[in-house]
This record gives sequence, structure tokens and C-alpha cells, in this order.
Amino acid sequence: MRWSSIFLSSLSRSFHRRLHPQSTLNGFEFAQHFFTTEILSSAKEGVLSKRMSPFIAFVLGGPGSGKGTQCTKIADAFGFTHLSAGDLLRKEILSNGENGAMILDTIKEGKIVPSEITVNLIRRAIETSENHKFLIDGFPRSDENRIAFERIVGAEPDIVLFFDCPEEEMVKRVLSRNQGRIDDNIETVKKRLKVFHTLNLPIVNYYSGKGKVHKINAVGTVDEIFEKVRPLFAAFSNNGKD
Ligand SMILES: Nc1ncnc2c1ncn2[C@@H]1O[C@H](COP(=O)(O)OP(=O)(O)OP(=O)(O)O)[C@@H](O)[C@H]1O
Ligand SMILES: Nc1ccn([C@@H]2O[C@H](COP(=O)(O)O)[C@@H](O)[C@H]2O)c(=O)n1
Ligand SMILES: [Mg+2]
Repeated sequence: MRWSSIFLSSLSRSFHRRLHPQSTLNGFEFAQHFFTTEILSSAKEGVLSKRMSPFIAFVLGGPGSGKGTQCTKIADAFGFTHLSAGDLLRKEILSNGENGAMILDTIKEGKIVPSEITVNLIRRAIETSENHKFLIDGFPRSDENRIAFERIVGAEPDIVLFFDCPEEEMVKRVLSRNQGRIDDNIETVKKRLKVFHTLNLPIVNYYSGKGKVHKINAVGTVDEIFEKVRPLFAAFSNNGKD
């Protein structure tokens, strides 16, 4: 028997006895139990307890209403991780995954990608993050999105931000965005606006009914709008969920 094994076995037995005074396990059983159960499960609990109640803000609004712009500012000011559903889907297209072509066609048409795909991209991003505060931008875009999130991630948003912007302003912003997006053209924008009215707005109404929506008038400069958003997050940062 190696000295290191004897040492580990007796060390683990002493820890184990402190935790479980009635235990009758022998030295090697102690060691096995200690390293496989107690150390591993305490590491797991650490991860779970951190994730058990992450702070989730859904950020909604029509195309070009300024969701991404404001999320960047909120993330910088309040330490949130910004997860844009659209960006996750665009990355998936670039990664040449099996769904890439279908996602590209769907985005070109301004339609909604099957929820399971989007939610799993969000889930993975949450799981691999060290953070516990997330802005989920552009999600949920439909009832199906919302239900899939509840089922797969098993969480509800703490708050929902809704950037309320007139249609002409949204169209103007999208058409001058100039970031090479395949859906920043007048035909797709018209389709996205239809989807916004038929599928996205009912989600805003759903969360309004639960008292979770903070509606922000999205007209004004980026800084003016951020000054309306800031107090919300300052309040949440001060009330202990930070
Ligand atoms: N308050 C503002 N005033 C003028 N332009 C703005 C304002 N906020 C954002 N923009 C600009 O409008 C364009 C759209 O903004 P942004 O990308 O943040 O919108 P979005 O809601 O994320 O849109 P999408 O749903 O299409 O991703 C960008 O070019 C951005 O720089
Ligand atoms: N929940 C979502 C979010 C986005 N999409 C698709 O991506 C397009 C771009 O999204 P942005 O948030 O970056 O504007 C959007 O028009 C949809 O085609 C989605 O399917 N589901
Ligand atoms: Mg965006």
C-alpha cells in the first residue's frame, strides 16, 4: 500500500467522521465515499446553487427598437451577460452546424426559428457562463418560445423590458444599421414587423398580465433611453439579487 493512499484514506476518514459521526465505513470506503460523493457533490452544489436562481431579464421590442444597443450598456453598467437570441442563431449559421441552412432561410424570411433550437443555444450559453445575471435579448418571440424556455431551462424571467418604438423609427434605424445583416432590407423588415405584431406583442401582454413588464419609450438618444433603463437595474442591484 502506498503512503499517499494511507494518508488520503485517513484524511478523508477524519473529514467524513466529522460530517457523519455514526458512519461505520472502513478507511478505503471512507476515501472512496469522500472523494466521489462529498467532494464531487459539494462542487456540483456550488454550481447548482449559483444557477438555482439566476437573475433573468427578457428584453423585447420590435426590429430596430434598440434592444441590442441598450443591452450592451446595461451589461457594462451592471455586470450582466448579454445573450442575444439573434446573435446566437447567426453564430450557429457560421458554425456550419446541421441547422445552419434552415436558420439562414428562416432569418431571411423574418420568421421564427423552431424554439427547441433557440432555447438550447440560450441554455448552453447560460450553463457555460460564470455569471448569474442574464439579459436575454430578442427572446421569447412567440408563445412557443416562452413555453420551450420554461420546459428546457426551467426558469421564468424576473423582469421583462419592452422597448416601445414607432414603426417608422424602427424601419429607419434598421435600414441605416449597416452591419451587413441579411434581414436588414425593406422586404424582410415588413415581414418582421408583421411577426412582431402577431407573435411578439402577445408575449409582452402575457408578461404584463404577470406584472413583469417595464415599458420604455424607445424614442430619443441612446443615452436618454439608458437613463430611463438605469433606475430599474439599480433597484434590482440594491435589493439583494445581485
Ligand atoms: N436611441 C436610438 N436612436 C437612434 N438610433 C439608435 C438608437 N438606438 C439604437 N440605434 C441604432 O439603431 C439600429 C438598431 O439598433 P439595435 O441593433 O440596438 O436594435 P435591435 O432592437 O437590437 O434590433 P434587432 O431586433 O433588429 O436586432 C442600430 O444601428 C443602432 O445603432
Ligand atoms: N427568439 C428568436 C430570436 C430571433 N429569431 C430570428 O433571428 C432574427 C433576428 O433576430 P434579432 O433579435 O437579432 O433581430 C429574427 O428575425 C428571427 O428570424 C428567432 O427566430 N427567434
Ligand atoms: Mg438586436
